[in-house]
Amino acid sequence: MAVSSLRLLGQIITDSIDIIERRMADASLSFPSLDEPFNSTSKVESVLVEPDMSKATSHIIAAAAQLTATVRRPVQTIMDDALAFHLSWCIRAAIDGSLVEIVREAGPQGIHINDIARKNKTDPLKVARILRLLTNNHIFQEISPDVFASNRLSSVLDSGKSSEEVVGASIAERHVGTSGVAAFAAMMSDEGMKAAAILPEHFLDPTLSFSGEPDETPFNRAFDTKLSLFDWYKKEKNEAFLRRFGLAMFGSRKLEPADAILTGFQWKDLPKGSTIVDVGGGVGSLSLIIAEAVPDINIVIQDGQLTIAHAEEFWKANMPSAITSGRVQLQVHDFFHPQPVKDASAFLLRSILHDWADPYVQKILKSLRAAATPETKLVVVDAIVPYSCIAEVTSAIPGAALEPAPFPLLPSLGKANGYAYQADMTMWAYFNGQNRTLGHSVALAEECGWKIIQVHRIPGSSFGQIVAVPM
Ligand SMILES: C[S@@+](CC[C@H](N)C(=O)[O-])C[C@H]1O[C@@H](n2cnc3c(N)ncnc32)[C@H](O)[C@@H]1O
Repeated sequence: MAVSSLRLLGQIITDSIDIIERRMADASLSFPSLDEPFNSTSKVESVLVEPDMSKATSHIIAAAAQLTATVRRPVQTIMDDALAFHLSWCIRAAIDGSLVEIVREAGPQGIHINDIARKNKTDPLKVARILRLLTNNHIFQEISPDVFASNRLSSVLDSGKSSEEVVGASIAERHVGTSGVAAFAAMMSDEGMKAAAILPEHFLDPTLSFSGEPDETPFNRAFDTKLSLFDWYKKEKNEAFLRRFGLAMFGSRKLEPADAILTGFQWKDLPKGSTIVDVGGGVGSLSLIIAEAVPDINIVIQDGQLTIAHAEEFWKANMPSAITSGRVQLQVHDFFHPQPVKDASAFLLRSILHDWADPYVQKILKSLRAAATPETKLVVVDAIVPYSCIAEVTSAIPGAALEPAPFPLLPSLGKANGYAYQADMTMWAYFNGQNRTLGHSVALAEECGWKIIQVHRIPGSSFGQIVAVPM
């Protein structure tokens, strides 16, 4: 008798748990409990992003989700998914309402909803409803009726500040000096969720459906503005949103291991004294990692005027010597204009191309190609959208092929790679941009004179690195 898919999926889970438990035993470690706060610097967290551990956890995530989709009554699954937006806004309510900090301060014995509500001046019954929905999704725990405590998932949203400091703080100020994860989550469930709510109308509109313009997006409709998201951010009244966006980009680094940018493309192999240009580098949070790890290269961080002003603060706080020595330069530059740096060893584009539709990406890539030397490398860091079927279109490129997923998992590994698809939709809602499949990126790069020569898939990361050279 054929083995049922339920049993095959269950077997994938138990086999993966065996792999994890063996590694934990070898390292004399215990798997982190969901009840304990997340500690990004603990040994066990670094073990969990080792390639074999990443693979095992991805298989568990993919198999558990597929098992759930298989066993659950379909109407219940569909309605649960259709109502998933409540999880999104409850996460933002927990952040902006300082529930995360108030609950953490109470310690493992937890805190009653009346005491929470007294501190943030909200309705205790609504506090309970928000926390209970989150708890039901493993974010926070309900210790006894109406008494809540932190856990592993709620702790990643924690600013680490006192509740007095964050209650009533602005949507940006509360995140200053934090990991930025909460800023990233709040932005997604604020601008992101509001814009995404309009996606179906945008998709079905006979004109807008074909638009790649950054000012004809679901965001424009949701926020009743003719400005593109970045131009909207530049308005004085939206400064807190822009500031939160910068902090969110810093937080997006947590979607990958801290040194992910160093584990794919080898910046240290560039000739000494080389210049890297971080195009649309934001405040330069990624460049900071490279600057710290590779002391003998120079970095030019380019972005819009306001962001570069924020970048000056960021570098003053994190590595002032890099600015005073001139090793790191902050440069106001519009990447749709000709690239001023003509001798770059590498152009880095992280989370840039996904902001734009193909005609705009072509402008960016062609301008970089015009400024490239024959040795210049183009390093694109973005989520690579896996095909949901087996694809051989890009198999000749080193690193491109995905490791085959065990049957009956989706070749894309389903929920384990959920971020690539969700971020893709967010890019559409914000900018008419998109995350791309590798086949799409290869075609686009070639139209602009770049040949993709290597793909780095970073274990434990939601992003891939695509390396290209001038054709
Ligand atoms: C998604 S963020 C990525 C920031 C950074 N690369 C990172 O990964 O943290 C996109 C960046 O592109 C910048 N940007 C948008 N339009 C630009 C333009 N025309 N020229 C230069 N930078 C631009 C934005 O200000 C923003 O900092």
